[in-house]
Amino acid sequence: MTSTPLVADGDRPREGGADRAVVDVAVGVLIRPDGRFLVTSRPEGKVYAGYWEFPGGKLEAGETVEQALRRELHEELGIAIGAAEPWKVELVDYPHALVRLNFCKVFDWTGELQMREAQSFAWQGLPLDVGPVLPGTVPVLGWLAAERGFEGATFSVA
Ligand SMILES: Nc1nc2c([nH]c(=O)n2[C@H]2C[C@H](O)[C@@H](COP(=O)(O)OP(=O)(O)OP(=O)(O)O)O2)c(=O)[nH]1
Repeated sequence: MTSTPLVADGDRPREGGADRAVVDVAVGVLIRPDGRFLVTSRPEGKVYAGYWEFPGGKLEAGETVEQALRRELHEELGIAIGAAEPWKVELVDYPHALVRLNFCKVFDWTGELQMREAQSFAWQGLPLDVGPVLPGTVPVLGWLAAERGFEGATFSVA
């Protein structure tokens, strides 16, 4: 893709455009006891359809990140999560939106995974063996790599 994710300079207007509101997104990094983590593919009809990401979605009015994550993972995957541990926040300036990704780690959930939006899922280690990866998702792989002392490419298809 030609879009370059970047850390936006505050809420500055984009070239030729009006001010863009920041869209908050809650994203869950579900980690199993064996260390593998869950990635899902974006459903048809959404921007970046078919790209792999961590599950989550936009906050609705009045929601906290944790509330939104609990709702989204129930809606999309049919699971009930326990505590969501705030981890990293990343601002990404896409052509379609300026998004603030609020990544949380989740170690506890109940229920069997159901792909309620006909997405695909994969439990992955590093490097990923699925792709392409959403631009705003790539840094997460680097953070996981740093925590795990993993060196080398974290994915093969961007
Ligand atoms: N869920 C998720 N979204 C991500 C990741 N990385 C990344 O750049 N994004 C971006 C893509 C989208 O611009 C935005 C999430 O919006 P979305 O369209 O998936 O949210 P949603 O499920 O609430 O969508 P909708 O109901 O409006 O269709 O965040 C990621 O790892 N996970």
